[in-house]
Amino acid sequence: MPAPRHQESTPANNGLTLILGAGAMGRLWAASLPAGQTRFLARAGTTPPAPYHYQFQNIHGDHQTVEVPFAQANDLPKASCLLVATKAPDTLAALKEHVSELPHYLPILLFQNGMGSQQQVAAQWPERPILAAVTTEGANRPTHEFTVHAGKGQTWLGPLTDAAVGIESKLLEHLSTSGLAIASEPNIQQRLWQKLIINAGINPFTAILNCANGDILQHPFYLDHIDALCLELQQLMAAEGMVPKSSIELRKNIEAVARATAANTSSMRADTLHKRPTEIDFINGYVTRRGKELGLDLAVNRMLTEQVKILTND
Ligand SMILES: NC(=O)C1=CN([C@@H]2O[C@H](COP(=O)(O)OP(=O)(O)OC[C@H]3O[C@@H](n4cnc5c(N)ncnc54)[C@H](OP(=O)(O)O)[C@@H]3O)[C@@H](O)[C@H]2O)C=CC1
Ligand SMILES: CC(C)(CO)C(=O)C(=O)O
Repeated sequence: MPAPRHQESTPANNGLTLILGAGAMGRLWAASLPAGQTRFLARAGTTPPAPYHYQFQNIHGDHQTVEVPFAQANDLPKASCLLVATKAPDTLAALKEHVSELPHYLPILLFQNGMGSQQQVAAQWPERPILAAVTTEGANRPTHEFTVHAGKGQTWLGPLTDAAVGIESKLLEHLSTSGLAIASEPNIQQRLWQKLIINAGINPFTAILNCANGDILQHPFYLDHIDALCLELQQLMAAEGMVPKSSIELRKNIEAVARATAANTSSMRADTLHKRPTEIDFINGYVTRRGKELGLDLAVNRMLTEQVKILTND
């Protein structure tokens, strides 16, 4: 039974959008929402500098300079929502730095890939309206000050906590002012799983083989392991109580995305090339951990997790 919501728990459509994580995804949203209506949350303990400027290339190739102020204390009551666009391993800690300052009714929308970070956040603040987003938008930052909207996609959002049930339409109305395609997804867990499977089947192979998404498809290392990997994903879904697709179907889905994004550098390959921490613990690492909790030894997922960690000395 959803928890009762207070009157003020409905986000205003014309309020500010707060963004935690001023990386590629955070900057895409900041550049897309109406000018002057977004604020970045500065890292705790840092003095917010003057409004942040960066170059943004939209999906048509046009360039613009985007100016986003850092949120001040008096901005917080005027906020309609908080978009969380940190990487999965940073998300819980980043939110802990800010949550006590945020109105209790403020919708918090999580953009992380993979699985596990969303559950950590929802378990930490079950009384708050927390939602997950799954997005196929593509954004990257070739240099620190330059963000590119590289692929037009679709974003789905759905509630993770009871307090978020029923607020989706107001939030959608607000975020639709960005012009980005966004829709409600009542079964956001299923959507998260679908994305998890795609990421589990593409990202570690591209990182280990140091190749573009499409190039994994002919590689012996991929061909040697993909069927066993899909079988493990199918087993885990069944153990979770979901109606799993067959492992053959899972492989088809993975390969359709690898072909559709053939020239892309996956986020995990990009992270390993830059020696940044990857999201492996929330993708194949999550699958391995969850399997263990449910009595399954998911050896291919474990092996891929270990190999990716070696690449970044993690
Ligand atoms: N980019 C994309 O196309 C897509 C991304 N996603 C998901 O969205 C999430 C974000 O991805 P992306 O934008 O590419 O990642 P980035 O690494 O570009 O951005 C993450 C940002 O979070 C900031 N950050 C980390 N910790 C804190 C903190 N404590 N307080 C404030 N800011 C913090 C980082 O700061 P700093 O730069 O200082 O380290 C960085 O700017 C990931 O989970 C990704 O998988 C999903 C689909 C597509
Ligand atoms: C779908 C895919 C693999 C596209 O590159 C992705 O989500 C990622 O790189 O993390």
